[in-house]
Amino acid sequence: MTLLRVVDVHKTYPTSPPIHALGGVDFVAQSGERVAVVGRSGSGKSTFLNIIGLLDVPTTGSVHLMGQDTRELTDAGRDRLRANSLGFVFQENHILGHRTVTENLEIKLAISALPRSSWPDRTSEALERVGLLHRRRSLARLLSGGEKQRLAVARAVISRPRVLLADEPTGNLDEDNADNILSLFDEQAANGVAVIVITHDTRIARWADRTVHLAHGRLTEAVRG
Ligand SMILES: Nc1ncnc2c1ncn2[C@@H]1O[C@H](COP(=O)(O)OP(=O)(O)OP(=O)(O)O)[C@@H](O)[C@H]1O
Repeated sequence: MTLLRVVDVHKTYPTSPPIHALGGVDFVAQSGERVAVVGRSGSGKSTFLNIIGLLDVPTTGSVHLMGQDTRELTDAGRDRLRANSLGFVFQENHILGHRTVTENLEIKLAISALPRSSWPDRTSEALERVGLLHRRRSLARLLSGGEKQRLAVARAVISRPRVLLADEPTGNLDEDNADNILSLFDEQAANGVAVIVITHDTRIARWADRTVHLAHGRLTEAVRG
């Protein structure tokens, strides 16, 4: 099942002179697929992620998420679709250190407008999945780097997104902790989530089912040798 479809997306930043960050990108992600997006600095990876994450809009072209042409949505509709269908994991995990582990998850549940009655089960389930249930009352700043990133994964998946977007999710982690994160992504893919990871890490590129390359704003599919 196709979850995400990008059709001939161009993105031009109106600087002087204008910067053509994306120049006609086509991309499809299916349910259960693990995709790595690689490319040099400045090739347009963040621009691509922002557009498929509904954080920015293309100059021309279209993004379809779960069959919905996102051009037809109001800002509020786009926010709702983002909150309910997408999960994000960043290299800088944006965990709120002065809040507890549980509170970090509840903030996401509130944004996703999930009923409060569902919060205890959702948080327990998500923390169990990432091995942090025993730390649920800890202040998040007391977690190790690997634990914080696992909490970031729990926060990304707690609303049960259909597409998980990650930007260098293992960039700050040692190999064992990186493997933990990839295993959590595997579980998501096995449950039908499309997992899209932007990375410089060749290990992630090997882990993925397929790798796409961004160069000069164009996307090409890598052929496996
Ligand atoms: N908001 C913006 N305004 C103007 N130019 C921008 C903006 N964001 C990105 N760019 C430019 O668009 C091009 C693509 O940038 P982008 O950040 O998408 O690349 P990237 O592949 O993510 O790079 P990196 O790996 O270094 O993060 C670059 O030339 C960049 O300078």
